[in-house]
Amino acid sequence: MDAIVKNFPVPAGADSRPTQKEAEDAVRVLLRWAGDDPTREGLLDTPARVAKSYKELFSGYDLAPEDVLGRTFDEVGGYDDIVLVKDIPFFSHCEHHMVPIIGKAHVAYLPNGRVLGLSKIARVVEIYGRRLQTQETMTAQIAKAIDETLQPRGVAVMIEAEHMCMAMRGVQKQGSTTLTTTFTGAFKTEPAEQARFMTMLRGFK
Ligand SMILES: Nc1nc2c(ncn2[C@@H]2O[C@H](COP(=O)(O)OP(=O)(O)OP(=O)(O)O)[C@@H](O)[C@H]2O)c(=O)[nH]1
Ligand SMILES: [Zn+2]
Repeated sequence: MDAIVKNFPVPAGADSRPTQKEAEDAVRVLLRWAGDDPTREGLLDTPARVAKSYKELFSGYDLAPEDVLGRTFDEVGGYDDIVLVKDIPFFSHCEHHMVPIIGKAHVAYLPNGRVLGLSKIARVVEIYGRRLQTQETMTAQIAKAIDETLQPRGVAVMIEAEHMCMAMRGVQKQGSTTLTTTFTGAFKTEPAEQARFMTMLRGFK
């Protein structure tokens, strides 16, 4: 609950999580809305499964990036060049339609004496991915979390993703990719650093 309050200063919501029973009732309503019969045998356990699945798909609301990024290492032999973790796969859900966003995140930073455990970068992507999102917000949030906790010389985040709300419904364009970037510090102020990030990203496929 602390993590929810810290990241989402929205009192209505944080304090008013429905009960499991309320969540299951809501799924039954949506099943009827879709045109099916929640009392038929095949759907009897579905509300409980959906509630359980939501716990997993939206587990990012219960986690705080600061907790994950707290552990850093400073014995790196003077290494101060780009650290890039690319092709971090993620699934998120768009906040407009609650259908999947499927993509990859590429995250780089320029250390300032301290480095992060590499897995922690992927964990931050997970935390923000497992919330309702827009791609722009998620990109900015990952960059901000690393920038504020690690205070590196710069952070670069690129996300490439396909939005199922554009593929399965609505405009129905399958296979289009949306790219978003956020740069901080030297990646923002020095075009050469930004260019190096792009080269590392695209150069070794
Ligand atoms: N900027 C941005 N837009 C998104 C993202 N995910 C979904 N969208 C868009 O959110 C918009 C919502 O538009 P609305 O007109 O309010 O909703 P809609 O009638 O369902 O729109 P259509 O998808 O065009 O049918 C759509 O254009 C989606 O493509 C995202 O991550 N970032
Ligand atoms: Zn959408």
